[in-house]
Formats: sequence, C-alpha cells, structure tokens
Amino acid sequence: MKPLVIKDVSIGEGAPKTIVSVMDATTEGALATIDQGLAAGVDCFEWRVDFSENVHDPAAAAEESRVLAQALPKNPLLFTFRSTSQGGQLTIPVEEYVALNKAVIEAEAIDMVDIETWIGDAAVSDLVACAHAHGVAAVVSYHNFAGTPSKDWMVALLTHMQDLGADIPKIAVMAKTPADALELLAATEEMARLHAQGPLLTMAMGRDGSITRLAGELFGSALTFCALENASAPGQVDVSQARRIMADLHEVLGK
Ligand SMILES: O=C1C[C@@](O)(C(=O)O)C[C@@H](O)[C@@H]1O
Repeated sequence: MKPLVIKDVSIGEGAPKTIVSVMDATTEGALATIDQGLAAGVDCFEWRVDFSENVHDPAAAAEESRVLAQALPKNPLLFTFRSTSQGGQLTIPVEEYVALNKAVIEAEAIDMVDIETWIGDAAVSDLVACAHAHGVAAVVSYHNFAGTPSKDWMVALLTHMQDLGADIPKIAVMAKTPADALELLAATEEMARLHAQGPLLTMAMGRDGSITRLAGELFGSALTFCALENASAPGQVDVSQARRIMADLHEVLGK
C-alpha cells in the first residue's frame, strides 16, 4: 500500500493521522476552530460545509475554501457536504450537490473532497474525474447509522469505491455490540491485505465502535476522526487522548 502524501502529512504511514471536523457557520468561526486544532496537534481538518452559511452559494463556498486553505499551509483540508441520511445537517438535490462540489474543487484550494456514494456511480465518477483534474484527492464515503453490515459486504463496497477512483475509500457504520466492531476491523484488515492500492478510512461509530478509531495502524485504517470540542459523530475520541493512545500503540507495534 502506497501512502498518500499531502502537504506535510503522510497518510498511510505510521500511526493513523487525526482529523477533526470544522462545523462553524461563519468563516471567522471556522478559522478559530482551525487555530484551536493546530494548537492541539491535529493533522488534518474536515470543513463540514453543511454547517456553513455559504452552503447554498457555490461561489461563496469556493471563496471560503481559499481562506481556510490559507490557514493550513502544512495540514490537509478535506471538503465535505454531509447529507442528512449520512449524518449531516441537510439534504440537497444531486445536481446542487455536484455543482457545489465542482465549484469548490475548481477553486483548487482544498486537498481532498468527500463524495457520498448515495448520489450514484455516474455522479461519483464525474466528481472523482473533476477532483483528479484539479489535483484534489477523492474520498468516496458511505455511512450507516442503523448497524454494521457483514464483512464481505463492506469489503465489496470498499473495493467498488476504489474501482470508482477513490484515493481513500471510507466507511462509517454503527456498532451496537463489540462483535460489530470486530466485523468492521475484519473488513478493514481484509481490504488492506488483499485489495487496497492506497490508504483506507474506516470506523465503527458509537461507544462499542470507539476502539476501531484507535486501532487503525494494526488493522489498516490510516485516518481517524476525533473530537476537538464537539464530536461530529458518536464514539469519537478526544483528539489529545487519541493522539496519546495511538502514539503508545505505535511504540508497542514497533517493538
Ligand atoms: O465521515 C465522517 C466520519 C464521521 O461520521 C465519524 O464517524 O467520525 C464524522 C463526520 O464528520 C465525517 O464526515
């Protein structure tokens, strides 16, 4: 598996890299969150545009992406519109979703873009091609808040995302039992060992899934979403605690 190097961060090498969500309505608020994250040693930032006052204005969102990227000369910036069914704040028609993502990609300020699978393979491929044409890495994502599908189903989905051109295939499922966490880890391990061409991003949400957010170095998940002040999904671990635990695990694994 080849690491994905973006700015000063090598994703897929060593301990998983931390990422926190920026969930502010205004640019000033987002910049303050980024400052707070940088001070806490966060590696990557996810701008959750579904919280932004610019969400219905692609040109304003593109401009905001430039301002946020300027605050991050060394750390990757992921752009995400998260739909309601996937755990986000609102839902927009696919055409509006594609137009918003294209406007921000074409501004060439962001480093990665999150593309939700529910929009369908044709729209996913269209956005992946647009991202690659502008030097932006594609994270193709799937969320399931109802439960954890079988290992084989998750491996098939991760493989399909990769076939669609994803630089980072990503799945988040809900763990209701510790066995669900094991299922997600087994899918991640199998995908990493047999099929992955680059880094993966997988997690089980909820209290019983938290362990999957910390153990990625061994099982094959290269990035982990953490809580800065507020969590953006259930089961996220505080970023300082996650960094400590993952640094300790990295040391143990190196022995
Ligand atoms: O896709 C993800 C992962 C996530 O849902 C989590 O479970 O940590 C949090 C979201 O902000 C992010 O967009």
